[in-house]
Amino acid sequence: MNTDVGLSARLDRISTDGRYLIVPMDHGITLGPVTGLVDIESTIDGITRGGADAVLTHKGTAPRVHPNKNGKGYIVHVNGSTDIGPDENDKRLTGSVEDALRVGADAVSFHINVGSDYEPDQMTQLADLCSRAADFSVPVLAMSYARGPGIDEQDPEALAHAVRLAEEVGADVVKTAYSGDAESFGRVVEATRLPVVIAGGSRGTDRETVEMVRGTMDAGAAGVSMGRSIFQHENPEAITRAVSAVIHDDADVDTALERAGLGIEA
Ligand SMILES: CC(=O)[C@@H](O)[C@H](O)C[C@H](N)C(=O)O
Ligand SMILES: O=CC(=O)COP(=O)(O)O
Repeated sequence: MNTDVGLSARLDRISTDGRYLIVPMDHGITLGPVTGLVDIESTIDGITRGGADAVLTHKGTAPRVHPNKNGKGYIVHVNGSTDIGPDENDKRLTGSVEDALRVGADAVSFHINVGSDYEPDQMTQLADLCSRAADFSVPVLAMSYARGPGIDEQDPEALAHAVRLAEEVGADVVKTAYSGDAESFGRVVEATRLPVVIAGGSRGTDRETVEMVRGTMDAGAAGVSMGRSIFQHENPEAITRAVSAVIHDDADVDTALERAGLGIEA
């Protein structure tokens, strides 16, 4: 049992009954002001009305988050890189636990590319972040990807290694890529006692998005930290509603799409 009341209270602010529907919008550093992030205010309003438990941004956008998040949770991401810089895998620190607390966050998150040239530095930084966050009972979401030369980013064994690393250094929740099917992702989930959530990757059809979420939950995962599939949707509130139906109400794919008013043929 978790006896850290502060940690439990903050985890409850970014989840519902242990299930997580987080929408990360840290891509403004990675990709720039892409669709859905220019008017981030209305995107955040829509996805939090649609059932997101928490949104995630870098600290600088905090003033645009709070007035629009409808009382939901807030996570501050503390490292980044751009897709036009020398190496996107080389994420550098952009903030601290103290920065996150100053701007009203309930949790912090950090991206590590396990298998990249930058893994040693990122692992040390993540371990230090976990120690500092523990001083304040602040949860750490580790975005632990298998990325680097010669690495298959969806290989279940590599993903299992990545999620286990996150537990070993002290994270509270771990996000990784989906391996593509529920059976293989079950092996990733079994590799750690942490709640596991998936990234969505680049946007697919509505059905592909919801099927991925269904497979993730069938594998025993705790939810999603899904960005582009949600915030680049023409109706972020509707797609969030569909994803929420699977995560929070255990809906099947057709029911989730219908309940959200999205075509089941999509
Ligand atoms: C844009 C991507 O490929 C994403 O998977 C990012 O790497 C996710 C990440 N947190 C980021 O935006 O840096
Ligand atoms: O921070 C980024 C993520 O957590 C994943 O974003 P995606 O757009 O769903 O891959």
